[in-house]
Amino acid sequence: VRRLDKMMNGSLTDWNLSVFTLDKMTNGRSLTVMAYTIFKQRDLTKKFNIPHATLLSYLALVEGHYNPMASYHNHIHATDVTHAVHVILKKAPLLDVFTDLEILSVIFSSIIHDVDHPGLTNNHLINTNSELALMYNDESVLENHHLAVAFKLMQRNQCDIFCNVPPKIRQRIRKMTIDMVLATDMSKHMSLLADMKTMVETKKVSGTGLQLSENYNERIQVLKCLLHCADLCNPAKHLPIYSQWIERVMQEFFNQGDIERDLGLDISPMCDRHTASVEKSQVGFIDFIVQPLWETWAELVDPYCNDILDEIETNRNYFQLLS
Ligand SMILES: CC(=O)CCCOc1nc(Oc2ccc3c(c2)CO[B-]3(O)O)c(Cl)cc1C#N
Ligand SMILES: [Mg+2]
Ligand SMILES: [Zn+2]
Repeated sequence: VRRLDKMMNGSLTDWNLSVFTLDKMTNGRSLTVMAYTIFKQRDLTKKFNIPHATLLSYLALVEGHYNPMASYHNHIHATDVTHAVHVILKKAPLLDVFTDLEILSVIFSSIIHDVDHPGLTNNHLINTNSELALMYNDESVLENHHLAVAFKLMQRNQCDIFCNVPPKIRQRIRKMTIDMVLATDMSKHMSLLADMKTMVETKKVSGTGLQLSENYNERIQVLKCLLHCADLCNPAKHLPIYSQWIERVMQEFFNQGDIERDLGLDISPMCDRHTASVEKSQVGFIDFIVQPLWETWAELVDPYCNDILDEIETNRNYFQLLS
């Protein structure tokens, strides 16, 4: 327990904290421990009058509704993304930018953003006429499901963490959470990146640090990117950690490919265990998605993001050599 205490108080803001170690030390409760600790350290329980027992009940309930059978999209991924959001928010240029309400909303969003993930992609769910695709008319199927489950679980007895928050504020938290989690749908990636680049151009003109106006759309735009960056932070971690995430996501992709092969469907990209090149997939994912996203983030928010950009480049070159 002392080691856990040291980890949670000493290195919670360490970018390369191993959530795998944390999960072992907490007997598979890393999300509850991580989220509760962050709520306490940021004084969110006091600021929003959240009863501790209610917070713990809800966090344990959400953690229990992450899919343990998903090798990547299980509760440890949520722990990882929540931790990443917390660390990114501590970076100097963001320290006084967001309100307590926005901080509460983006941390809450990271906790719930993949809850009850089936370990399959939106396209797969659509192509197999799944119940989820039917429910959500093929539009951001997973992301709509994560949100619906998260808010449904809040109706359970003693699980409404916003029970003491005034209705108008509750509504604003709900709106921001919906906007941010829907923006983790990869089909929105290119438009999100384009909007961020536009913001960079306008901000460059002002030449100051990040100065956000009161405008909701401008503020939520940055919060959506923050969560999206945290969701795609694996390639920005030290190789031993990044490699474990690759192993897990490829297991999930190959499982999906096996189902598609058995159904006689076209096998999704990166999902055919017999032909996929893991190294080439990672080089492509970094070159086309992850590096451009983090590079734009660094331009917009945090010029001191170079250690993250360097890590991504180092990892990319490592897999380039192997591919
Ligand atoms: C080692 C990694 O970096 C794994 C990151 C996930 O691996 C990918 N994810 C991709 O798209 C999503 C990104 C985020 C999410 C999802 C899909 C569904 O839920 B989520 O919010 O976690 C794409 Cl297009 C490629 C890869 C690859 N490799
Ligand atoms: Mg997701
Ligand atoms: Zn995710």
